[in-house]
Amino acid sequence: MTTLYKRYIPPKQGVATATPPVAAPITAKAPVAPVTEPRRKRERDDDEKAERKAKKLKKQTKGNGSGEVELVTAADIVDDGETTAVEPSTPSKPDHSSEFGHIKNMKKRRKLEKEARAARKAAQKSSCDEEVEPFVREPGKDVDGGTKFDHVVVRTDDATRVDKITPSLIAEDDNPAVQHRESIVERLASPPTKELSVPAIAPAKRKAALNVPEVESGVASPAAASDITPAPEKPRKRRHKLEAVLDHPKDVSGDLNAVDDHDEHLKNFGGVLNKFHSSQQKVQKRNEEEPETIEVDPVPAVEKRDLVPFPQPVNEVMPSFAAPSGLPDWLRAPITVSKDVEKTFEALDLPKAVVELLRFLGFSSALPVQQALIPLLMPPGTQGAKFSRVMESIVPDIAVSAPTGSGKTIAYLLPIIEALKCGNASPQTLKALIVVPTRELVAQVTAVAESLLKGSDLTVGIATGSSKLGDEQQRLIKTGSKYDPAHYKVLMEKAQRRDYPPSEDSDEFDVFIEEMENWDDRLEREIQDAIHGLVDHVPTYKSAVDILVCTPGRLLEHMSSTIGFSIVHTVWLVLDEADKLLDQQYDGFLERLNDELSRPRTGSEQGPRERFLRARGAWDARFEQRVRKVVLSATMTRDIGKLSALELKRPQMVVVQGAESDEPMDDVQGDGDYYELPSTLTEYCVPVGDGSDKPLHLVALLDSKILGSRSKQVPKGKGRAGGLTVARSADEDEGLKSDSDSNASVSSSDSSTISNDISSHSSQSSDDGNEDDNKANRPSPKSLSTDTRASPPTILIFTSSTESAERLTSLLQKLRLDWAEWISSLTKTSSKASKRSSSASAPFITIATDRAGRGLDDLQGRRITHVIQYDVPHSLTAYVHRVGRSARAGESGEAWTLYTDSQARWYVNDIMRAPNVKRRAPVERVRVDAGGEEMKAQYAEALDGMREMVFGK
Ligand SMILES: Nc1ncnc2c1ncn2[C@@H]1O[C@H](COP(=O)(O)OP(=O)(O)OP(=O)(O)O)[C@@H](O)[C@H]1O
Repeated sequence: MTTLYKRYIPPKQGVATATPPVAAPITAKAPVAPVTEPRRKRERDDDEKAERKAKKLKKQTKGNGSGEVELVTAADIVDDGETTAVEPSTPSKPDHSSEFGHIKNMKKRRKLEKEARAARKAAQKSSCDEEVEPFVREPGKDVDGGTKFDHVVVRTDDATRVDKITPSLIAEDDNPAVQHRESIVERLASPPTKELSVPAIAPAKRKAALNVPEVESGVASPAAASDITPAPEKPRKRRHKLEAVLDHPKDVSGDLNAVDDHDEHLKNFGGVLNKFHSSQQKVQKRNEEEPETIEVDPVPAVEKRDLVPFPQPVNEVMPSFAAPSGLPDWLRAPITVSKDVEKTFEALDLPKAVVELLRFLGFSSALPVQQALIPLLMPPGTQGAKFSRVMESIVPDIAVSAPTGSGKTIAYLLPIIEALKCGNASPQTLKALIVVPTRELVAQVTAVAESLLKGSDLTVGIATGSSKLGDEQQRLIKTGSKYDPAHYKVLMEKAQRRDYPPSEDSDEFDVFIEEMENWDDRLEREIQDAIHGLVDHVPTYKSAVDILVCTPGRLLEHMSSTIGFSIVHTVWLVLDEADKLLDQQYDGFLERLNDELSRPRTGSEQGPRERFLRARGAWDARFEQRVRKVVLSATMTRDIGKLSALELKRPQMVVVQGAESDEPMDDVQGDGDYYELPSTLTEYCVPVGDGSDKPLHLVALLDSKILGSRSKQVPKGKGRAGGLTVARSADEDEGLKSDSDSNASVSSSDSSTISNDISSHSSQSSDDGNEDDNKANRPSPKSLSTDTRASPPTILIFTSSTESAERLTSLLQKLRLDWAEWISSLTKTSSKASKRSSSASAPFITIATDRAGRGLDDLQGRRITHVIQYDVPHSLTAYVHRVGRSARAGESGEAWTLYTDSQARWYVNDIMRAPNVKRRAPVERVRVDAGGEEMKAQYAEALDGMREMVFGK
């Protein structure tokens, strides 16, 4: 006989693979056991016999009581007739008060009692149900001719449900064998579970799908079960009698007890069976209407491939990409201009008159920055312009980075002047604004602009802090008058209220207070002009200049207090030395400027054409001439954070790269700002020990290296500053310490070299074996000296402060009386370098501060041949601009820097070997002797004299 429900029999430990899976047949009670499955009996001990007896007794008693429902007690559950795996009971004291008191094993007894209580409870619950007829159905056969189920459990407690349990569900149970008995009791006591109606799937398939090995699940396939004879000695689990009901075949015959039991079951569970049948019919009907489908994940079609190797990527050499710098395109890919390219102004296709003018000024060929910038800035559509007329509204703002002395001033002034000449900007308005950081530069740029404006009616003005504001206002603003009685009346009323304020109680007092709060210099000026003008006439104010060159501070002053000063018509804005203007010290300047340039014009600020068109509603944004910005510097920052303050539109960067360089620009390291020094510049540095004798080192340097034979004869008894010692490259030094050490030895041992003869020094330098091959090509001090001495030396000495400059001027004049007439100072307090030079051929020495560091092109019309940094610069950019006062526009120049021991490390690392500075040749270190005791005594004497000057005797 094949059972529908296979009980789980755990495999023997450690022999799972050796022992084939055995489907243990589950039989009903012994009397109705199938022939094919001989019942196995075992000897019962006394306890069990007693238990059975008690159970029977109880059953009879209960059955008689209810008459309808057979009470299933825990005793039934532990009914014998099957082999059992119950653990051996331990002897315990019998409790005769309990119905299971005869069971010695306390644990077992309590369990039985518990089960009995549960069974009793279940029986009480179902007592109201109709009489249940037991039924027996043939396992494996269709319940109602429809779906075939592996196992059917008929509940006897409520007799309303039939659960169909498939092997899969059984397989999902973690340990069915262990919990089997408890589950029976639970089912009896628990509410009906959801009815399952999943069509049976072949157990073998299911197991494969669930990947549950048969051995472990203990559920054998029907086929397997039929083949395998159960081993009689296998331990069996005790079954519930209800299971026997289900497993009992209908056609069992031959065993009278079994038949009786069968009848009894039919009698007890007939109602349940009927309900089950009706339920199955319903399910079948529903399935016929809506055939249930099991959604199975589609198995992906297997792609058949030939056994060919997978295609491999071609091993190509990838192009190398520059690391993204994070800069915008216009900064990362600027327009680069090589210094090698030479072009005349004619080649730039400039108007003939312009070329003639430039030639007249002495400029025939355009410098590289001029070649690049002039076409970009020329008015679109005009001769020599890069952009056509139709591109007028999209022409870019320009940022320029070009070395010092590369000719940037003409590069921007020339096209601006050309644009203003042919432009249609309102007359008597300020059209171009050029902002530079110092008043010296204002004067210099103005001079260049005036030279380029020759023959034009355009005018240029200046605004610096060097003159009085009122005077400047007079020069910048042209005052007129017009008949306007209404406005005249308003002005007079205001003047009257100011001079004769209304009483505090009157209504006019509030108006008066408000007026006084808004009273400013411009209104005062207007009222004064109205009072002093014709009756019923009001003053008018127009710009007296077309181009204004100014410093930022004075510009702001005019914007806030000069009546008639307006930049709303400005179409060009140039910021020369832009990086300096972006500095913190000019904080707020650019914001004010940008706000003013972009604000809409008031009615009085509009020109007649604009007013006319606006009145007719025909004014178009296209008519607005926007400001075009040009920003320039030799040390132009690439810091986009700073540059954004300029509010450039469609910006384009122009970078001039020097030629004649040993190393290409690409070799300059760093992703940040980088600078280039003029290729005609030669740099030297002079260590001055602890700096206590620095003035003497300066005198020695000037005397022996720069002035040379021009240095006058020292009066008898006066010492002369030291001489030149061995010159060698700073890069040859091992370190700063050794450098200091060597300084002393060289200075002391080299007294024989003290000489004013440059030629003897030069020969000494060239004889120096330390010069390596790499430096063979660079100009030796001799050749440079020859170049720079072709014209009288014009020397610019930088100090750190105005006091330092003044002090040094006095000291030098005292130390070298023969130089006194050559020496002047250029500081904040001295408006211009004092003229001391007696003749054009005499040397010229100017002691200045950093205010001369930017833009200064000459000293009183003389090109600067030597720059001496008496005090080291405060930054690399300051150094670049200082040394750039020399070696301009292709001329040769020298830059000397004195540094003390304490400044040596910073100077060497940040200046001399700065990775982001491109220089033609390394800085050369030159030692000068500060002089002997005699010179030092003279120095002490000069200091005493200066002390007396300051503090008195
Ligand atoms: N085309 C030219 N040919 C020869 N010399 C020129 C030419 N253009 C300008 N120069 C001269 O070059 C010198 C430097 O010019 P400029 O002052 O414009 O330099 P810069 O680039 O503004 O320098 P810096 O950055 O130091 O201000 C000036 O003396 C000027 O006269």
